[in-house]
Amino acid sequence: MKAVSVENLTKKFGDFTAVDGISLDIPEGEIFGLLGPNGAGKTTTISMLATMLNPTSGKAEINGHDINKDEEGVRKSIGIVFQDQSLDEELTAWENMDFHGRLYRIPKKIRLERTGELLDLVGLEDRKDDLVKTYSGGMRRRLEIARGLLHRPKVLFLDEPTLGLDPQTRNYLWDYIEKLSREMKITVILTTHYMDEADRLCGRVGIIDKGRIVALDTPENLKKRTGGDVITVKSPDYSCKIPGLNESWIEKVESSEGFFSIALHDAEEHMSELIGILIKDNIRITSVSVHKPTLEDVFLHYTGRTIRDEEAGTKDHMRMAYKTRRH
Ligand SMILES: Nc1ncnc2c1ncn2[C@@H]1O[C@H](COP(=O)(O)OP(=O)(O)OP(=O)(O)O)[C@@H](O)[C@H]1O
Repeated sequence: MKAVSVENLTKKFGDFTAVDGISLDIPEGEIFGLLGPNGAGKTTTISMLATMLNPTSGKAEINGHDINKDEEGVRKSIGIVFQDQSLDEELTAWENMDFHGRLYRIPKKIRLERTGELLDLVGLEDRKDDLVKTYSGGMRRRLEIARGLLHRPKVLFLDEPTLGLDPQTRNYLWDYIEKLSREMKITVILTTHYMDEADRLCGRVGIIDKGRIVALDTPENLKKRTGGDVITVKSPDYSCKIPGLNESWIEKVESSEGFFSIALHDAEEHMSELIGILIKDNIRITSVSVHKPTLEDVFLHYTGRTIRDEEAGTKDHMRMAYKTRRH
């Protein structure tokens, strides 16, 4: 069954089109990643799907509920963890969960049961009675996710779930997100600036640029489609011709100051044959390295830009500074 179905979804702000006719289907239980440069339209798309923003045109259904006609149905079906924290720092984790459960009018017995289960799922059971202000950034994020799941949503929106967290905490969070998609069959839609995050977590990714989806597939297929592997051979003989490099599996050979770059598919499979050819043609080898295409390469291919860590870093910094000022 489709958890999310989007048809020609469009949002204009005055003359400016922020989201430009997006269509996509997401099956139940998938972790779907929405990637795109700053201002590409990710947050606007999610906000429309979460009924926080009215579309200018187009349709979408979440868990069978139409976002234009059945806001209530949609809201009951979704959990949202957005970038800005909304936890009450002066309450404990348990109290934050309980408050949220009351808002959703979840009966007491079920509320208590689920709160225990979810705090356990995100590894906060033993800290449940501590005030949130004593929590680390990663613990807060985990609590926000647990809280977003309290009313058993079918679809969970995670807007940059690991923004500003250290690598180890990001890894923990990825494990939790995978666990809840696997164990609770929740469909997750996440936006991220971190390509490794999308690669590790997402069944499929949609790359969005200037309000349009420019590529949509599994990370594996996107990488395959973008280009093959590149073997770089460092050699003092880089200016020599290599007559043996005319095999059909070799796509391109280039040489520049100090090394050869050999583009091909399935580098590992052909590595020993390739080295054999180089040796036979008397090419001295200083070192060999293999570059497999990454989602970063895919992103560059489709958007003409890189999502550099600095970019995410600057954003982290700005958001963190903003948050600090607000409290
Ligand atoms: N309320 C608004 N009024 C006018 N323009 C808006 C409004 N909200 C968003 N935009 C514009 O729409 C475009 C898409 O913004 P959106 O926040 O969806 O991008 P994003 O992909 O989430 O970017 P980021 O990664 O920086 O969060 C941007 O050019 C933004 O300036």
